[in-house]
Amino acid sequence: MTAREGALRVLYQIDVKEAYSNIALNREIKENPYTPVDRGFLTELVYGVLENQMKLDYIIGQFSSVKLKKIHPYALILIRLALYQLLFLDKIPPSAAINESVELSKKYCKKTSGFINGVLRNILRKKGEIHMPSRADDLPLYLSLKYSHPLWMVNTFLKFFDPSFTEKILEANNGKPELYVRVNTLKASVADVLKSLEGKGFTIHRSGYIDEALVIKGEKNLQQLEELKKGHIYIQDFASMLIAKILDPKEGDFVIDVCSAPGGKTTHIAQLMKNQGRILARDIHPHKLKLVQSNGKRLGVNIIETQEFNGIELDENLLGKADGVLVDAPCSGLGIIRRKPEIKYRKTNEDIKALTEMQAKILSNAAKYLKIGGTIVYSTCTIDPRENHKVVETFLNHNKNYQLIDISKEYHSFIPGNHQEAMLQLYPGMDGTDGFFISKIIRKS
Ligand SMILES: C[S@@+](CC[C@H](N)C(=O)[O-])C[C@H]1O[C@@H](n2cnc3c(N)ncnc32)[C@H](O)[C@@H]1O
Repeated sequence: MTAREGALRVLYQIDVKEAYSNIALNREIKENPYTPVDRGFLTELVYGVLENQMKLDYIIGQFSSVKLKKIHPYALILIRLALYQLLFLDKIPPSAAINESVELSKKYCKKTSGFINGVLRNILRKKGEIHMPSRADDLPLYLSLKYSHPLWMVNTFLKFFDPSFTEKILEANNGKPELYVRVNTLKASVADVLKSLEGKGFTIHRSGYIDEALVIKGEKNLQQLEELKKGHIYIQDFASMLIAKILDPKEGDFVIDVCSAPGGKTTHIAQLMKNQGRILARDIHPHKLKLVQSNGKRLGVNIIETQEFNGIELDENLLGKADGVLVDAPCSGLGIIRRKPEIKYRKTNEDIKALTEMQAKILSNAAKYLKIGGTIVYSTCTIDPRENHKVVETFLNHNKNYQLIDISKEYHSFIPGNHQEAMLQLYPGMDGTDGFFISKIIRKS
């Protein structure tokens, strides 16, 4: 299997079967014996095409006699793959990029070889005639095609942020995310994990903000690592680690995590509680709760009880019972596009409107589970203020017995960057983290 064929198969899974990019790519790499070089090239091709898909399609549309929607799905992906190499990868000879797409078409979409060859050679010949919209004529369309984000998303960002910040976000969304792991201090010390990973040739730094957060430099596949299998580490972005730190649970607490799967934050909460107390980890999807259980087991946590429960329903049995509650709400994911570029092409503005209603309901129910003096964290991995500040502000306006805690003041020692607001909004790539929103509220009476 060549890297290009692997990329074709992964992109097909994402495009046609709606697979998640990280899962489809990991599966392809696990099931086929790629060399490290091929693995790197395969990853580059998959993410390169996904990140630039709208731009690639816009150009293909200018040179194809067939409408994009009518092109065989494999053929369209093969054209995108070759075009990405022609436009973005200097070191690849155009003939190699085109020839391998044509060759692969003979296996995956037989009758399209001539068409693929024709479109690609046409683009190669007339590269100078490619037309893109100008910034001055139409800023949203220019940004949308330059950074391959749907127009509605660019317009949403432009509504909330100024053009230069919007462009920074769009650019960051097509950038490479940092690779963080959390050391599971229930099973291993940070020093030991550092030593054993360095011994295996990894370049690792401490985050400088959170003891258990390590950042791994360079392209690395961690899936087969002993440290991961034994539960000494959990792959988790730094911003995601901030959530349990800000919830700040204590040993012996009763904590409810209402949207817990796959359990990254639940198991971090358990770690901070030193595996003492009780965590009720809920989710609407039973199959995902199995991941919470298996992650808990791997990490040596035994204080988590999982339970299928829809957060938009109120559980009368839990009213006033919890010391801490986490609502890591289902959201549009606009803060983690660098990790899952397919989010750009799947989410719609209507999705966001529906999500905000659900988020508000889940938060309002979950807050009722708090004891007086207990605290709740509401977090998301989006940068859309409608899903974030707006949800929390609306809640506070309707519930005067709850009060916002100023995160920037209380937890400044482990928040990178310069943040002044009570509710913390991190943007992708800006402070070396994903785009997360974190707010914390205390029940006063
Ligand atoms: C952002 S993810 C949670 C990630 C998790 N906290 C972690 O750190 O691993 C949101 C979760 O909410 C779940 N979910 C979606 N709708 C829900 C609902 N109505 N009630 C409870 N959980 C829901 C999803 O299945 C998903 O697992």
